[in-house]
Amino acid sequence: MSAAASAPVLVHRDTDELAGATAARLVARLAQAQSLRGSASVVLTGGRNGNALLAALATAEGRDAVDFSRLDVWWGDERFLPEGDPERNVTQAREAVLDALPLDAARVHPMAPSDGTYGDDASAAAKAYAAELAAAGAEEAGAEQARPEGARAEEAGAGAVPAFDVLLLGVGPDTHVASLFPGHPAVAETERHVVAVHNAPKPPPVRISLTLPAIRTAREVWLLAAGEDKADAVSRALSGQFGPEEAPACGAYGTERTLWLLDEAAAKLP
Ligand SMILES: O=C1O[C@H](COP(=O)(O)O)[C@@H](O)[C@H](O)[C@H]1O
Repeated sequence: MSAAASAPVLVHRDTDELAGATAARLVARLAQAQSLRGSASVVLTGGRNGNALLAALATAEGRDAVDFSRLDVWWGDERFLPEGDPERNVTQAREAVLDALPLDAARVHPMAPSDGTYGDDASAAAKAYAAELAAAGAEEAGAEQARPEGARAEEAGAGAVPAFDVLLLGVGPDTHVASLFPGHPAVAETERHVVAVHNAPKPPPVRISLTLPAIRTAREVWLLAAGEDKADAVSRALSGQFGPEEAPACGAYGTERTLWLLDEAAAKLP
């Protein structure tokens, strides 16, 4: 059975309770990470459950326990659309809560839009995000200081993804996570940390996504699903009968902890 399929499952009464409890859990986890390491990092997900969680974070009790100026914010995937498009995950996250938080803008790392520096070249945008992650990973590992002058980052062992404290993933009705869809080449990627996704079955067709190897560098991976339309996906992913290529959620797990956070409707199938 995969690590994701054998992870603890916490069931909340409904979507609101799931969002509220997860926001409180996130605050506690990030505050703890900051007390241990000085800063914290979170990888956001788009979709209904991710946005409900962010909206709940706006009013979460104890929210001020987190020093938001020492929080790195990354995204697990993005819909490759123009800047400010209402369907972009970053636009929705900003509206839900980010614009109201005292974040350090330099620590907020959205994926590029389709009308930005890389134009409509989603592969170039994915590479750029991988490079941004690699730079942060190198900094975290202290590799930047150790690197001999003139040496390329990769030669100094840099290039790793940072060890995110919490990586959030909304689980789609087809078991997709981030923009890794069942049967798509991106879900089988073993080398790259970020890829362009073309012909996605859910609109928009072009997306950018972290890959499973990048997701698995996170200390904690939290899989979120609420609503009846997610029950089948949850049941498939937790059955232990499918691999990540058929049920991508099965391939998502953290180095320290993996949690399934559900509501009763999503948890209802055996
Ligand atoms: O398109 C996306 O969908 C998934 C799942 O969203 P949901 O609305 O079914 O909960 C989400 O995790 C992903 O970030 C997003 O781009």
